[in-house]
Amino acid sequence: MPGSPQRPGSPQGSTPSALVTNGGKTTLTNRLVKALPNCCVVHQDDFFKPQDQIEVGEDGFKQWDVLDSLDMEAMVSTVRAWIENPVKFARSHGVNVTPGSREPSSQDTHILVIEGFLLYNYKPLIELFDLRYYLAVPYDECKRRRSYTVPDPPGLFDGHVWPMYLKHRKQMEDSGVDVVYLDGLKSRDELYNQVFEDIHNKLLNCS
Ligand SMILES: Nc1ncnc2c1ncn2[C@@H]1O[C@H](COP(=O)(O)OP(=O)(O)O)[C@@H](O)[C@H]1O
Ligand SMILES: O=C(O)c1ccc[n+]([C@@H]2O[C@H](COP(=O)([O-])O)[C@@H](O)[C@H]2O)c1
Repeated sequence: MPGSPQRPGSPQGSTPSALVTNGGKTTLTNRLVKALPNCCVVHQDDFFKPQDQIEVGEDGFKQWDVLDSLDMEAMVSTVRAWIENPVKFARSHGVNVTPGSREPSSQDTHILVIEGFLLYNYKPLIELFDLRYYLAVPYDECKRRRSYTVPDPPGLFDGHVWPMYLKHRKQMEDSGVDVVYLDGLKSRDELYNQVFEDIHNKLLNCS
């Protein structure tokens, strides 16, 4: 399994979970964040630009599934704020650090889970990860699972969402970025156990 280990000498590890829309990223992330020590989370969905700044393509669809629809600079700044001071970041995001009476220390292991559908196509972000996971489900399952409170306009999935997913996946693979592929057809428990164990082995056992 590729993925880069914790940076030598660093008390921290950052760990994304990813990637196809409705693949189970949020479900997996929520479980990891509850289980891992000193763990914060950044959701890429929080960095979508406002509706009126999203371009309409030649295909007539709002172009949500491209990097331009996201404020990636703000996202990277948020991740950098965590890297600079994970204890401060955790406190300002309401995360309990080092349960017990001991004062939190910068030498404790801190983990940031970064969750999103377009994490590995933006170089300034890619470089910040210690471990990279890529959660994928096949076309039929993805289409079946995709349901939002405001439903997609007719044709959006086939006309924009899935083609952009394939395009970005190819771009990522061509760029040679190391990811651990996760089979999103596995059960929620299987996925959680696989990733939790991997993080434990790579980030926690070696600290
Ligand atoms: N391993 C799984 N097996 C089957 N369904 C799942 C699994 N993980 C998540 N789901 C369901 O798929 C849908 C999308 O999950 P979600 O975690 O919101 O995906 P994402 O954050 O990738 O868009 C939800 O209805 C969720 O309950
Ligand atoms: O339709 C919208 O208003 C809208 C606004 C923001 C995001 N989205 C969708 O959100 C998807 C990414 O989020 P996720 O959690 O499903 O991976 C992406 O496929 C977009 O099409 C859709």
